[in-house]
Amino acid sequence: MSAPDLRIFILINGLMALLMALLLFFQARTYPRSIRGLNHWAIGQLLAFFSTLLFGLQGLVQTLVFAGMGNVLLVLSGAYLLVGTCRHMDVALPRYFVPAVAVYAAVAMVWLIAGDAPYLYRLLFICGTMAVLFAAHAAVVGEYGNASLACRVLLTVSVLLTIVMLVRGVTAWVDPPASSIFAASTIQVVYFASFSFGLLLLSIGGVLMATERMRGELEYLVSNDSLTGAYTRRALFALGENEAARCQRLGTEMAALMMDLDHFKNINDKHGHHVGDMVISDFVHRAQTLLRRPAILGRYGGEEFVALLPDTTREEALRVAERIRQSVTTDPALPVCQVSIGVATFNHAAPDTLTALIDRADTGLYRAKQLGRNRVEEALASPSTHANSASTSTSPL
Ligand SMILES: Nc1nc2c(ncn2[C@@H]2O[C@H](COP(=O)(O)OP(=O)(O)OP(=O)(O)O)[C@@H](O)[C@H]2O)c(=O)[nH]1
Repeated sequence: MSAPDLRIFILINGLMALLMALLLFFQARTYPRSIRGLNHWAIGQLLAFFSTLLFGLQGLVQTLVFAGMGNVLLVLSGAYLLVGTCRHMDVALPRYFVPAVAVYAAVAMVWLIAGDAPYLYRLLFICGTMAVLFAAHAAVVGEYGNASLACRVLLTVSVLLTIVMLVRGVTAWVDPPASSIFAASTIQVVYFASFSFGLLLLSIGGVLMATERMRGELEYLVSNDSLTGAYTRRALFALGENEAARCQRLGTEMAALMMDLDHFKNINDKHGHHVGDMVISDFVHRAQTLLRRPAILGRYGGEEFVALLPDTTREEALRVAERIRQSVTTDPALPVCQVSIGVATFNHAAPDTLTALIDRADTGLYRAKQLGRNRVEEALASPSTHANSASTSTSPL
């Protein structure tokens, strides 16, 4: 069987790198700016493509051009892929990282080629340098990545590429290769195949990671209120139904707090809508810090919020509500805004629904407003009207 033509093989892999670069550039243009790293991954693939073009010119141009520039571009492609991953994961790299890598690779190449060093030394240089870059890549993904499929792909491929480079370096040292990168030997074919395939998989991992991040951001936008970060009404009910079913199954208690900022219209009128927005955000932030997992805080209406407290007794719920009522803003730039809270707990005596629970908390809130605001009022557990709702109240101190 004749040995495969490595020149064609390398050029085909270069074309695949070009296609990946175009895909990544396209993603970078269409995805939100918050999804970072795509441009750097694309540049990494583009540089890999140009390096294959230069390698393909062996025999047609001087060694300094095809081997020197080709290898420098290859090292830079590894550096850009690492920068892309660091940017995507918000890991800081020195600003001079890429220029430093470029200078290092260029000096090494000029030195090796001007000194007429054999191909073995260029190969050892590339294997060593790329092994370090891929190992750094694996370290970043391992340290800062999550358990998603994309991160696992990226980590596995980075580790495998590090191993490929190290193995190729060691085998080249033990059994020095012929003078040309295109002199086909089994080990050289395996090395090219795994390196090119690995580089491609790295970018696929990047694409997957960006897509996962995009999905996460969309999910957040759908389920979280943009002003406060609290759950939207839809998400509140979806999550709440699950917790309610779990509590009903286990026979544990569950409470709902319906909270409404007092005289909020006056704050808007007096200080402006922008300050009103900040007051709402500040309130949610304070409430979040007073709630413990697995509590669910959602925005029910304009300045009306619901907190669902699974596995929480009536007494605990009243205590939490009172702490929220008593907490005041720590921001001196914001006007003080008080809150009225209605509290209700699950009625285990009769089948209850989440909607019924929230309705009863609303009844408590109605009463709190009626009784002068800035207070916590509890609704009775039975399906109620405003008239029969209150059993306990906590007045302002
Ligand atoms: N700044 C700001 N204002 C909002 C937002 N959502 C609702 N509001 C305002 O909140 C105010 C609610 O007014 P009302 O329903 O009369 O209630 P209130 O003034 O708080 O009076 P009580 O609830 O009876 O104590 C309205 O003026 C809404 O425009 C928001 O996201 N930002």
